[in-house]
Amino acid sequence: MTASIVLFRSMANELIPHPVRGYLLSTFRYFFKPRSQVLTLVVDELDGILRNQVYDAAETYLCTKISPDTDRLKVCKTPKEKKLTIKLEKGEKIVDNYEGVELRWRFVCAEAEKNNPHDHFPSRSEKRFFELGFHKKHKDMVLNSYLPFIVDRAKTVREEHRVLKMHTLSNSQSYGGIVRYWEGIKWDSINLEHPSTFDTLAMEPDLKNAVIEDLNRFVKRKKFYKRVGRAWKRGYLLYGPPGTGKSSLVAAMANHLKFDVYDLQLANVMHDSDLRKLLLATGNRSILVIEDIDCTVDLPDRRHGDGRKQHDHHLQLTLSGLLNFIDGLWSSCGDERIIVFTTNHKEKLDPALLRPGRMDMHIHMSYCTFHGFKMLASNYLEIDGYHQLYEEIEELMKNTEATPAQVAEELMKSEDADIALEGLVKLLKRKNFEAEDQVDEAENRIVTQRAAKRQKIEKKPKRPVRATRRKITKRRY
Ligand SMILES: Nc1ncnc2c1ncn2[C@@H]1O[C@H](COP(=O)(O)OP(=O)(O)OP(=O)(O)O)[C@@H](O)[C@H]1O
Ligand SMILES: [Mg+2]
Repeated sequence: MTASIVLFRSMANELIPHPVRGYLLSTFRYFFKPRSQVLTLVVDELDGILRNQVYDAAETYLCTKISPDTDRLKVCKTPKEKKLTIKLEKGEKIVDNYEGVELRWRFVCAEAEKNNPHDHFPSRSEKRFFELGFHKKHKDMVLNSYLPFIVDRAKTVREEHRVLKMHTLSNSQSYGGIVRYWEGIKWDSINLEHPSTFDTLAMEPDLKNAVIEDLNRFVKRKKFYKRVGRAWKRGYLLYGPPGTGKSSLVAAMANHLKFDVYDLQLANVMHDSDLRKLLLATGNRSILVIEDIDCTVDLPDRRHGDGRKQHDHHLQLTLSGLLNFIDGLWSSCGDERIIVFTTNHKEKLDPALLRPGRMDMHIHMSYCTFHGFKMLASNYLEIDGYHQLYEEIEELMKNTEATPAQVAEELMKSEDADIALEGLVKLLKRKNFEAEDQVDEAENRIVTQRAAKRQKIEKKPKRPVRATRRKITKRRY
């Protein structure tokens, strides 16, 4: 029998052509192989020339699922990143559980096929992909629910690890041989590491909650803005005396939303055309800040703008140009934009800026209240409950205008709560006296002015001529 099989095999090898043999064998195997219950999805790194979003999401997501059984991991960090990035090493496996279903991931690095005409990265020598294995009956759940969940989750993780950027204006030049080209004004970025958050900001709790709710509602309402045909942007006007936390609030907003900040110093921008270019170069999910709008630059407003423009050819920046551009084209070119104007003098602002609908929320940053002080004390001195000086401070604060910046400065002077709070009491008392002195002075001034007026009137010679004239006129009547 063995001899017959060997003879039959060699005859078959001789007589049946190679491709036909392969086909027969695979059909034979197909019918007799035990049926596998496992479906494997292959998630390639690239989709044509574009990156595969599912691959990137899986890479980020799986880093959060590393189990103690994992043997090998890759670690990297670029200078601008705050944290280490952990990635899977070749061949590593991870088991995930989603809604009670077991999902087996494997990271594969295979050698790329050489001379592949469809390969757009010929220098890349390896092909990377994930294999996701699970029971066939869960195919729909994985495609419709699990993979979209991973894409969403990865987005959130990336947002958490994102390094915020602060963009400021710079004049750029480039060299072409010996010649220097003027490229104009453009954005330069550095990492935004402002530690201010809503937790550290001393503000009235109602106002603070209103701002946080407004921001949260804004980022959630993409569909709403689309439905009502409005650009997805929101404007805030922060006003109040210096040192009341306007810039800190902007930083807190950026940290809360994980938005980049663009600090637009209008004094450095000369023309409307430059301004347009700069605004169009801002990214999505960002806050555009224009600080001290009342005094950064003497913007010719609508009332006398055109007249000034004719005289001064250098200054071709107008407030109406800025506002129209922000309301119109700029906001239609991007998503999730926030614009913040800050000012110390709301009353000096151009009415165009204050008209309803232009700035969605006007936020008044006021002097430090007792509530604000308690917050600063708990942050700076870690006083959580009560302190014997609180009553005195509360009383003093009712009549004193101290900014949170001044209070914070006092609280920083000593680590000892008693010493720091005594310093604050002194400051508040001093301010109180100064205020009283000022009131007294003002009152004195008024009294002396009145007295002087009275004296003047008394000293004035009587005017008989006029009197007679009046008499005469009277008589005439
Ligand atoms: N409301 C606040 N809560 C906590 N800290 C504050 C607050 N206001 C001011 N500070 C402290 O004072 C410093 C200065 O505040 P900030 O620069 O935010 O004031 P500002 O209102 O922007 O002033 P300006 O009008 O001069 O620009 C901040 O670094 C912060 O430490
Ligand atoms: Mg400021």
